[in-house]
Parts: sequence; C-alpha cells; structure tokens
Amino acid sequence: MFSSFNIHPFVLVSTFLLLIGILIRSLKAKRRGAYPLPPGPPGELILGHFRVIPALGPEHKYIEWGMQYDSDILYFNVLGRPIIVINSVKVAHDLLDKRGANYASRPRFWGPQFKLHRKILQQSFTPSACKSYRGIQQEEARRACRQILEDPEDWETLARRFSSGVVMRIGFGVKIKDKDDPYIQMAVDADTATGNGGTPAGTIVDFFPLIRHLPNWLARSAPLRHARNSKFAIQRLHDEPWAATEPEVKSGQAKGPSFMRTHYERYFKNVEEGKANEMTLADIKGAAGAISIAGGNTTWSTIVVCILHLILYPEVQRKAKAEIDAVTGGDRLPTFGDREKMPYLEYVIEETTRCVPLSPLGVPHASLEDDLYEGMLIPKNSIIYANAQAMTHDERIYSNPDVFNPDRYVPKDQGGLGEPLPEGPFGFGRRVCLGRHLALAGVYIFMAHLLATFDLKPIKDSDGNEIPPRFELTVGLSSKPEHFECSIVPRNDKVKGFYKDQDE
Ligand code: HEM
Repeated sequence: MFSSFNIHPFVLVSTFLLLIGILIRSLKAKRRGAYPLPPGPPGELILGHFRVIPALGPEHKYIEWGMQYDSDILYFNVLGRPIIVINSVKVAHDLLDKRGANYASRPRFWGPQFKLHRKILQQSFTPSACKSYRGIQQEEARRACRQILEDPEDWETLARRFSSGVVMRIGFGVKIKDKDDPYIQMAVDADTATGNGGTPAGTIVDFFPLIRHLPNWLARSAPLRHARNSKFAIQRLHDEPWAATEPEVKSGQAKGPSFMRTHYERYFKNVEEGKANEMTLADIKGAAGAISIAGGNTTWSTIVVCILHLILYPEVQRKAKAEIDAVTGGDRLPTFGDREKMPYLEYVIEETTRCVPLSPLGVPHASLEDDLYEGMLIPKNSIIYANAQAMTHDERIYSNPDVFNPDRYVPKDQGGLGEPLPEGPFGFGRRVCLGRHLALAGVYIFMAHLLATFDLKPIKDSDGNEIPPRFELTVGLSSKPEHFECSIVPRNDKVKGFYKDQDE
C-alpha cells in the first residue's frame, strides 16, 4: 500500500522521532476500553499494517481477510491511525447510514468548505432537479454519436466529450465545441489527477501530513509529487470555465441554465437587497468545479466499461438492442421518455456499476467519536473504507458475481433471479454521491443512442480471429479504464438519417 517510501535522510530522522509517538499512540489505542477491536491480520510493532496491506488491489486482499477472519468488518492500524474496512452492505447500512452523523467526516484531504458545497449541490441534483438537465444530456448524446458516425476510431474521445460536455455545461454553462476544444484536455488532466493518485487515504502523505510542506527534493514521495502536479490541473478546471463565462453571466447575456448562473445571479440579488449570502463567489466556483471534476471522468469511465462488457458479452448487446428497437421501431433515436420502457438497458447499466465499481474501496470516510458495533470498538478518527468490490461481488448475494449478467436483477415473479441492484458503487450515508441520478441518466441516454446506432465489436487479427478487448483500470480516487481496441460500426444505412437536421 505504501511502497513509495522514498525519502531524504533528514526526513527519516524526523520520522524516527515521529514513530516513537506513533508507538505510544498505538499502544494507547490497544489498551483503550474493555471492548475488542474488529478482527484483522497481525501488524508490526511500530508500523502496524503499513507493510502488510498491499499497494495494488488492497480491496481483493480485504475480501480474503474478511473470509479468513469470518467478519464483514476488519481492523488495521497504519502508523497509529486506525483503519476500518467494511465488506458487506449490511454493515455499511448499520454504520454509515444509520449512524451517519458519526461517519460523515473525511480523512484530512477534504477541505471544510466542502460541507457547504455539498449542501448546495445536493439541492441541485435530486431526481426531479435532474430532469431539467435532460435537454443538455440528450443534445450532447446526439452530438457525440453523430460525430462517432463520422469518426468511429475516435469514439473514446467523443464519449469523453459527451461526459465532460454535460458536466461543464451544467456546472458553468460552458459549451465544449469539438473534440479538440482545450476544455477536453483540461478534463483529461483533471481525470489524471483524480484517477492515478493511488489508493485514496492510503499514501505516505495521508499519514505524515507535514511532509506535504517539504520541497520536492527533500520528500521524493510519488503521491506527494502527484498531488502537487494535480493541484494545478484541478484549479485550472475551476478558473478557466469561470473566467470564460463570468462576463456573460454578469451582464445578463448568458443563455442556458447552469449551476454557476443560478447561484451567481442569486448572490448579486442578495447583495442588492442587502441580504446575507450563505456562499461566497469562491464557494460558487468551488461547487461548480466539483461538478466537473466529480462527474466527468466517472460518467465517461462507466460508459467505457459498459461498452467493453457489451463487446465481451455479445448476447447481452443483442438483447439490449432488441429492447431499444421494440420501443423505437428502429426508426428513431431513443429519448428520456423511453427510459422506463427499457428495463433491460437499465439492468445493463446497473450491472456495469456492479461488475466494476470505479472506486472499489469507496471514497474514505472518517469517524468522529468512538463507537461500538456488535461488541467491537470502532475507534474515533478511524479511516473507514466501504469495500464496494466486496459488496458487489458478495457470493452470499450474487450468483457467479464475476459474470456480467443483467438478467440477475429480473424479479423472481418474472422468472428471474431477483438479485438486488448493487449498493456501494456510489458510496453510503451522508457522503453518498450526490451526482448519481445525473450520472445514471447520462449513461442511459448515451448508451441508448450508441446501441440504436452502432454495432460494438472486437477487432480482428490478420487471420480474421477476434481479439477480445483488454481490461485494466488505473488506481486512484476514481479509477478509469485504460485504452482498448474495438470496432464501432453503424448498424445499417438508415441510422445516419437519425442525425439529420441536428442543431450544432
Ligand atoms: C457513474 C458515475 C459516478 C460514480 C461511480 C460516482 C461515485 C462516487 C463515490 C463512490 C463517491 C463517494 C461516496 C462516499 O463517500 O460514500 C462520490 C462522491 C461524490 N460525487 Fe460522485 N460518482 C459519479 C458521478 C458523479 C456526478 C455526475 C457528479 C456531479 C454532479 C458527482 C458528484 C459527486 C460529489 C460532489 C461527491 C462528494 C460528496 C461528498 O463528499 O459529500 N458524482 N461519487
């Protein structure tokens, strides 16, 4: 987990002194109260589980340990900081939902002003508020698929343009013009920042926060360098769209709806009327930026993972297309009005989030006070990982969990397995993803357009043999799929007619 411990000797000496403190803290934690901690593998004297938890794919090791210790809740201690891993939906509900107030915090890397951003964002992305963004999502899906018709090789960038285009329009009112638009590169840079930083709250910087003040030559930690480079990319995705749209919004010339416009206008109206403002302009910018950062890469990655599985499982693709054609007659593009008539496509999307949770360990929460769960102590200030990989692949709930099978959700009274829709890919409790309704609507409209228009196939080698696409994910706050080769071809000549008269 913490393999990048590559630091100057000066830091090592200071670290030694720190370790003494850690040892005292660890011993104190062990002696705390009469209640046992949740089970887990043995750690080392000072480092705890620092070297025990693997750097890559820790979620899989946590699943193994859960079985070994026959427990859905595990305890670790890294450099004196308690870590709790939750491996089942039941425990996640019991702690993160039912006792949400105690588990609503984040480890130190989240700023306090985010609480206010969350409150404001939450109101903007309820299921009914999301309906007002459908026009934007539909227009961007049409535009992206029309461009894929012209340039199928570039489907991946065009899918990214769709997802970034939607969140940039909703956040700031910025319209991404084409795939070479500089905003695309900004979104890619921000994706790299959030998608490659290593296991969240699992790097040396998270346990020695003071290291982040050291110059690069002194602390040669890869995650630290990554965090520093990322800061610029993330800031840019706030500053540039804000600067580009502010003059229009200020002068009342902005056309479409956007989060920024709504709150900017409200802010100055309050100023005029002498009323207090809850948010500063910097808060409005921060919240609008959060929409672009949190919503672009995640939606795009879900689409790419869905495409990949539809290529690997051609029978699922065939069924999804048959459902779409039955609703549209194969004569038009699907709309949001068709969504409830396409339960199979909905299951395909849910199955995508189940098979590959993009944040396999969730985004870590932190506990505020000591808590007791089934006779076990969960210490105050623990880092809490909700292991979405464990929950979505729990064999007690899902049959053959590694198989992509949207039919698993078909209710029993309709002849299906009646397995529950996945919980975990969007997190839990008071920090649950507030963009989930928007994200699922975006994936629906994009995939419905894509499947109405194209066949998604593996590429072939020179002998005509199919080469199945390769599947790999980066490791970060939200992972993203690595590039894979595939072939996207129009289903027939008629589909081109779907895109005539499109307003660009
Ligand atoms: C398929 C796409 C998406 C996935 C898989 C996803 C996943 C997640 C996860 C796992 C969390 C952490 C939840 C927790 O801590 O328990 C989260 C938080 C968040 N998501 Fe999403 N998300 C997606 C799309 C979006 C979109 C489109 C938006 C934009 C509106 C968004 C905005 C946020 C925000 C602002 C947070 C932070 C919430 C907080 O800390 O209070 N997400 N998301």
